[in-house]
Amino acid sequence: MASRIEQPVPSRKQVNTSDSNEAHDMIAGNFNNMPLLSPTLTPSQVPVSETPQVPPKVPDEVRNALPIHEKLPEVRCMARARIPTTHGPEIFLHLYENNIDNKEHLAIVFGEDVRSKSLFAKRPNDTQQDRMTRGAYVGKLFPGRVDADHDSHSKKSLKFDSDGQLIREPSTTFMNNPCLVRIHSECYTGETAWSARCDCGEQFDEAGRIMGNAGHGCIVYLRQEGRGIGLGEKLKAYNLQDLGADTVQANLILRHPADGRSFSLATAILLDLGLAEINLLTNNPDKILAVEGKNRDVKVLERVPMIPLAWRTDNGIKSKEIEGYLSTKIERMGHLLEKPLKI
Ligand SMILES: Nc1nc2c(ncn2[C@@H]2O[C@H](COP(=O)(O)OP(=O)(O)OP(=O)(O)O)[C@@H](O)[C@H]2O)c(=O)[nH]1
Repeated sequence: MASRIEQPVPSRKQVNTSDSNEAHDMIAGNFNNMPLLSPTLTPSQVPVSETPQVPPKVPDEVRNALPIHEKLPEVRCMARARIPTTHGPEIFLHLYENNIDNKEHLAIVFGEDVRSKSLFAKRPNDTQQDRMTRGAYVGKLFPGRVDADHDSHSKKSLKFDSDGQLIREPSTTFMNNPCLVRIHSECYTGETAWSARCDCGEQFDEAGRIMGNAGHGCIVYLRQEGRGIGLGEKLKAYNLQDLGADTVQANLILRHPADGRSFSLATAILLDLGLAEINLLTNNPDKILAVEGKNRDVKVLERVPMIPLAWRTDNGIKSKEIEGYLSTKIERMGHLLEKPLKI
């Protein structure tokens, strides 16, 4: 992997738009001289005990545009493996490394014929065994298989150019449709700790269900917990929410942007997988712009709305907290969702 790219240290103005700056300053005083590493790593320098019990009013429009980088990060798929799932469809889990952070970002791929350029490219001294072990094989593995590039059971073969780069065959899986994609940010509380404060777990399951039914799709799973602020800060934000703040206010009180995420890694991962035209499952308009990037390297042809289950079925999450969470997404973050009159 290439050496890590030096990240420019953003100025405070670059990181937070003026609206959220004003909100910070209103709440926490003037912090213009505070060193800032990155939106996601900004430590809270205001102890929670010093924040007001009742959150002060912050401007209604506090959306900070998600960063769109000039240059995409470098990504490399390190390993891929088939996973049979408890829900039925098999998935191929791809693990990525990159040159901007040390996190293990993932791509969960439905369908066997989506291939990572970086994983499948021939490497110096690569053996067929090496290729099978890291997951750069066609078809399916079975005991006794010796050739990664040819599957004697399915009769599928891989082709390479003279530089050892994979030649992609037109996909049969998508049947001429763009691939269904969800770009999902990690939510330990919603996906693992059964939280009814947000719909992250439900959205993740729903994306898997839709892709399983369609027979194709890709969930890019980014390790940017709590909209980029990390789990510890998110737990503090929860306490502030219990004290009366909404999700945006809580982030601002903790001196984080309303949304500290970046989607350039998702763009780079999608390109590595050859998914340049996608139908994106999201309600978040900023995410569409961010994943398309400056040069529209990835094109979102269609947006597939993610309507909360409780709004359209008898199932789904029902809690006072989730109502507030979804209202804030609609009213403060511009999400493309229309609340039903009666839930
Ligand atoms: N700071 C903070 N983050 C939260 C809270 N609840 C959920 N999250 C995080 O919000 C993120 C959810 O992002 P996504 O569901 O991928 O995307 P989205 O921007 O909500 O848009 P959709 O694509 O429409 O779902 C995850 O990183 C969660 O950890 C909260 O109360 N505070």
